[in-house]
Amino acid sequence: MTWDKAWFTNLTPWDRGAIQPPLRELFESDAIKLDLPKSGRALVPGCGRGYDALYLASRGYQTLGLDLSPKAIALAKEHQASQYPDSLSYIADDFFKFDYGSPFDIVYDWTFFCAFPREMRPAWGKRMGEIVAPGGLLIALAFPIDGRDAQDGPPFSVDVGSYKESLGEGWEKVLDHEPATAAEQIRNIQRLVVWKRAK
Ligand SMILES: C[S@@+](CC[C@H](N)C(=O)[O-])C[C@H]1O[C@@H](n2cnc3c(N)ncnc32)[C@H](O)[C@@H]1O
Repeated sequence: MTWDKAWFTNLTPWDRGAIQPPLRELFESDAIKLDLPKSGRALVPGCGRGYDALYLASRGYQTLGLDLSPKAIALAKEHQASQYPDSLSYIADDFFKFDYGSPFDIVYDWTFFCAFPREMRPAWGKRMGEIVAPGGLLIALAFPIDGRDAQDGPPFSVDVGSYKESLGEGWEKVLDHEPATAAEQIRNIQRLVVWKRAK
């Protein structure tokens, strides 16, 4: 099934109806000491209904939510019609091909990396290297860290190392955190990790 068809037929088990609490934890918990940019450009690739994009826009980032599925983007716009801030925009396009114009200070990956089979991971890493600004952050809520067979997905099983391996050189891991706020049923299979791109 294509991604668009999944959104059309409402076969979207990953859609939890809200942002994942660990993203909020990163920005709002005093327990995490990480220097986050106060403003700038943010991207949520594979944004789905856009809960995370809306959250980042509400924190003051000029935010783009991008998804390959036109239906997902239509749902994101519809869902947020009453609270759509000027700082938020959406586009239906391909993460690997879209011309973003200028790089991002923050890119947030939740259930995007795990949507791709292993052979596509180097392309994901190369693209991140092109679109995250020097000194910018890639925030990943790594999931599902469950040790399943490599061919079994999506979601394809990940570990923190698989993100690093795909990113290659030029990134520093600045946070590797076990979220205190993760939903109970997935608490043991996710980790909040932030990489900073070298200047
Ligand atoms: C597992 S879903 C996660 C959606 C969203 N992050 C959420 O949690 O609700 C993966 C999303 O990535 C999108 N996607 C897949 N390949 C893509 C690509 N090449 N460019 C942009 N989006 C893509 C799909 O349409 C789908 O909405």
